[in-house]
Amino acid sequence: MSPLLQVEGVTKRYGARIGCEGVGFDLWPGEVMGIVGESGSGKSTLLGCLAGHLTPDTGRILYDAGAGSGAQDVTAMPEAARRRLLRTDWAFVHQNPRDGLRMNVSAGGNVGERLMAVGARNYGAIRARAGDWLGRVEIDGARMDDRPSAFSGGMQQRLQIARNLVSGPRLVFMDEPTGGLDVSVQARLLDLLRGLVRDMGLSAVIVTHDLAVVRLLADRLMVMKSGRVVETGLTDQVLDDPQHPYSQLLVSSVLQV
Ligand SMILES: Nc1ncnc2c1ncn2[C@@H]1O[C@H](COP(=O)(O)OP(=O)(O)OP(=O)(O)O)[C@@H](O)[C@H]1O
Repeated sequence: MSPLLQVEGVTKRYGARIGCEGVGFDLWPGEVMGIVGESGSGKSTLLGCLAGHLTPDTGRILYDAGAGSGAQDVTAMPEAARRRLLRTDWAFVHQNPRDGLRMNVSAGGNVGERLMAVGARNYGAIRARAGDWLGRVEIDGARMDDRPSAFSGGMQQRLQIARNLVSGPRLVFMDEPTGGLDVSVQARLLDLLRGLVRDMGLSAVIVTHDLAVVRLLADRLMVMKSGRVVETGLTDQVLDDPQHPYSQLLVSSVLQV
């Protein structure tokens, strides 16, 4: 088995300011990697580089070395190929559902659109599958023709998740997937996400401030500070016995927000 994603020496600067620096790790099929760190530590910059939203200044991001055609370097990929990956093999769950949904398209349309992007053409089958996925994310099928703007924040986030997962991606990027929601809504969403990640055997990279999110979802953890990875390890190990003083501070709740 080879890693699904091989990240080597990824650095991204904004002028003189460091976004992230020298980040490297392997993500294995079926593995969930959590990235934690205080605000400004470089989590979003790194995720943006991994998902092809940002171009790193240096480094390589190799996707799917196990494929017959060999690994593709995401940083060197033509724009059209990267867009295709983002519509098919990859998915990106934004913190704000508005960034990941089409707000003026019905809930069913939001989910169906992703199916069409991977080649589905039969209207009845697309609608049935979309309805099935609304059910999986606990949205009443009767709301299928409603627009997401008529949904609560938690429902919108569940719809965004359905839209992202319906096409059976292999790799999902998530940026604070439970951020901005009520605590009770967060807990339910987290439970739902955990079930889906497990059932689908998804590989994922999850950025969050919230250590409860990584405790539940992530197999491994990377702790970032000032753009660099200061500690990495199995989630329980890092959370229960952090080695780096910064991770100790983070875990000891001083930095938990
Ligand atoms: N578009 C930008 N232009 C200039 N500097 C930026 C830009 N985006 C991020 N930075 C800087 O890069 C560093 C890392 O920011 P980043 O947003 O990646 O951190 P983060 O850990 O995701 O923070 P948060 O949790 O608040 O989203 C910070 O110093 C930030 O000020």
